[in-house]
Amino acid sequence: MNPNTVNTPNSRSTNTTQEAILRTENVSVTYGSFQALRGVTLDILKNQVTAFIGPSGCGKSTLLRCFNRLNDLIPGTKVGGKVTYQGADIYADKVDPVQVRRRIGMVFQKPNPFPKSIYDNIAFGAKINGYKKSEMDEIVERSLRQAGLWEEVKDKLKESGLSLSGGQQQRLCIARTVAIEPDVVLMDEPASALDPLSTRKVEELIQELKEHYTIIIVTHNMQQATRVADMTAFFNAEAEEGGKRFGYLVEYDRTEAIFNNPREEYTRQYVSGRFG
Ligand SMILES: Nc1ncnc2c1ncn2[C@@H]1O[C@H](COP(=O)(O)OP(=O)(O)OP(=O)(O)O)[C@@H](O)[C@H]1O
Repeated sequence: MNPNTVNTPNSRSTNTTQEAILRTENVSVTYGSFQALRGVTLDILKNQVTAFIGPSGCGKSTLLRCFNRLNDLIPGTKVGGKVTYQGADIYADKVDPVQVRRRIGMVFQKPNPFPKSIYDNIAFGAKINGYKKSEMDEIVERSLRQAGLWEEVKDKLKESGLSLSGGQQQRLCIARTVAIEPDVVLMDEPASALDPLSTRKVEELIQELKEHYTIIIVTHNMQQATRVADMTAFFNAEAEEGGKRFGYLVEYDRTEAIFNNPREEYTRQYVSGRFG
C-alpha cells in the first residue's frame, strides 16, 4: 500500500505528502450493550488538523477517546478493531495507557485548569512526566508561548489558573497539554464554551500548533472546520432494527472536498445545514 495515500474505504484516494501517525481499522465501540460506533477505518495524517463533524450522538467524542484510551476509564466500554499509533497497536496487552496519553494529549470542551497557580498548572504534569525542576522555568515559558498566553500572564505566574478568563483558561489547558511535548493533541469542542474573540484565538493557535503537533478536533461548528482543518471526517448515526442507533463514518477527505464537492448525499445535506 502507498503510505502517502489516505487509507479508508470511505474516502477518495487522496494523494498527500503526509504520513499517517494514527490509524483505525474497523473500530467499533460499545458502552455495555449499546453500540455507539461501528466499523471506522481512517488514517490521521501527521502534522495536519483533522476535524470530526456530524450530528449529535454519532460517536465523534467516542472515537476521539479511542486514540488515547480514555474510553478505558468508562466502565463497561469495549473497543473492537485496531488503533495504531506509529504502527504500534495501542490496545496491545503490554501497552501502558498512561504512556499512550503521554504521547497523545487531550484538551476538553470546558476549560479545566487545576486549582493551582498558572505556573504550577504547567509544572505539575511536567514533573510527573519526569522533567527536571531545573528545566521548569523554561518549560513553563515555552508552553505558554506556544499557547499564545505568555504575554498575558508572564507577570502573574503565581496567580491561580482559575483567575483567568474562560478563553485564557482554555489556552492554559492547551499549554499544559503541550508542556510534555506530545505528538498528537486531541481537542473535544475546545472553543464551544468560549466567546467569539477567544474562539478566534484558539483557532489561530491550532494553525500554529500544527507545525509541531498532529491535531484532531471535534467540532459542531462547520465554519470552524473549514477554517482550521486540512482533513474532515463526517460521521452520522444510523438507526438499526429496534430503533437503536449507531455512529459510523460516512466520508473522509480533504476539508475542501467535504464542503464543496462531497461524494455522499448525507454529507452534502449536512454541510449545507439541511439536517443535524
Ligand atoms: N459513557 C457513556 N455511556 C453510555 N453511552 C454513552 C457514553 N458516552 C457516549 N455514549 C453514547 O454514545 C453515543 C455517541 O456519543 P458521543 O458523545 O461519542 O457522540 P458525539 O457525536 O460526540 O455527540 P455530541 O456531538 O453530542 O457531543 C451517544 O448515543 C451517547 O449517548
